Parts: sequence; C-alpha cells; structure tokens
Amino acid sequence: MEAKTKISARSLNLYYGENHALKDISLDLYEHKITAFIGPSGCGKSTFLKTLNRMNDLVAGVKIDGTVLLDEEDIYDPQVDTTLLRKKIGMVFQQPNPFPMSIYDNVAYGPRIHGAKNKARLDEIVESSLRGAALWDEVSDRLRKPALGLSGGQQQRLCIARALAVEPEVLLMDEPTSALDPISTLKIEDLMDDLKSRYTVAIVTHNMQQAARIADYTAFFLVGEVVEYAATDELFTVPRDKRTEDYITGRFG
Ligand SMILES: Nc1ncnc2c1ncn2[C@@H]1O[C@H](COP(=O)(O)OP(=O)(O)OP(=O)(O)O)[C@@H](O)[C@H]1O
Repeated sequence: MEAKTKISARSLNLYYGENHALKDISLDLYEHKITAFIGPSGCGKSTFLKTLNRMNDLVAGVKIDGTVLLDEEDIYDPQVDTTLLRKKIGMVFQQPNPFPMSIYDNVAYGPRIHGAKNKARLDEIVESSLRGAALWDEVSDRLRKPALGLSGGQQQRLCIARALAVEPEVLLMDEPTSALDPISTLKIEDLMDDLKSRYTVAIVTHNMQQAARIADYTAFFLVGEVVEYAATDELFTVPRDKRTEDYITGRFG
C-alpha cells in the first residue's frame, strides 16, 4: 500500500539574499516513514529541513516561494501560528542543546509553555517522553539533576525526549548523531526505528551508511536541487541519475 503523504513541498524556492539556496523543490514526506536528505556540504539539506517548520523565518533576508503542505494545509499561510506549527513539527539539532536546568525541567519545558500545570500530568509526560527517547532507565533516579551532567549521547536523547513531550506529529533531525560516538549513534538509530511507528521523521545526514541503514526514502541534494528521490534501497542500488551514482560511489563530495 502506498504510504500517506504527511508533508508535501511544491515548487519551493528559497533565497538567502542573492543566493538561490533551494531551487524548485517538490518532494513528499510519507507518514510513519523515515526520509533522509543526503548530499555534499552546502547543497541545501539543512535549509530544506528548516523550511518544513518555518525555522528559516528567523533568518534575516530570506525569501521563500512555493508551498509546503502539512496534511494539505499551507504552513506558509500568514494565518498560521508558528508556535503551534513547531509544536506539531519538532526539531532536533546537530549539537545536543539541553537547557541549563534539570532533566525533568528540560522535558517539562514545552508542555509548561503550552499550558500544562498539573504535577501528576507533567510527571506522566516526562516519563513517557523519556521512555519514548529510550532514556528513562538511565535517568529515572536522577530527574532533578542537571541535564548538562549527562553524556553527549544521553543529552541528545534528552533533546529527543524534549521534542516528543509536546506530542509532535513530525520530527525533523539535523545531523542528530554527527557529534556522537559510534555507540550513542547506534542507540539513536535504533530509537529512530521505534519513533517512526508514531511519527513522521526527516533526517539530514552526512553519513550515507546511516541513510542506508535507517531511512525508508532518501533524497539526494546537489547545489540546491533534489537530483533524485526514491526508496532508499533503490537509490543506493540502482540510482537513475549519473550524479547520484557518482556521489554514492564516492566519486565526489
Ligand atoms: N543563515 C544563512 N544565511 C545565509 N546563507 C545561508 C544560511 N544558511 C545556509 N546558507 C547558505 O545556503 C546554502 C545551503 O546551506 P545548507 O546549510 O542548507 O547546506 P547543507 O547541505 O545542510 O550543508 P552542510 O551539510 O554543510 O550542513 C549554502 O550556500 C549556505 O552558505
């Protein structure tokens, strides 16, 4: 059965001043699937990821045209509340960035901003989010300790828990393991496989093996364009475009 489209970008162009960083991108993300964006440095992967929850709105001098639909609603409609949009479409960054507060308060932060006050309810959200991020067993006895005392890999899973706590529908991950050691990386890759049963996931990665291991679909970006977008197996075994083939066989980038 064809997977359901969750996010649909259509003829998306983005300019940083004179720099035409995304060129006419049309690409769908499917519900409960992991989609990876690969390509050489500077080709627009992160920029594209950030257009999906309007993080680029925060950059001065950006111009965007085209559409991005979330469940068929245009996220660039001026009526859209970007705080609510980013609650639905959460993001995890390259460097783990826990807030300088306790583990508990990191996870409770988003729900509190969105109005959750009840202690028992917050306890529940914190536990289920930490479980969802495969971190609960490691931190359940030290929830009141500073988050910055955790290892890098634990901090990144905490950031995932923090993103899950506001009950998103989509998770955007910008090179979430590039600052981590191989064991922490594997833990996050295993975790992503669990996450996709509940969320739609998009991940930017420099690491082609990682894309091949975890992603259902992969898009290959080159200087602001999507050269090829296909099921991951297909893209890595029978690339249709010579440029994709050159990239995945290590001939450039
Ligand atoms: N905030 C910004 N202001 C101006 N130009 C930017 C900004 N962010 C990115 N760019 C430019 O947009 C282009 C795409 O950058 P982007 O970071 O999206 O690429 P990338 O594929 O994610 O690269 P990397 O793999 O190195 O992170 C580059 O030319 C970059 O210099």
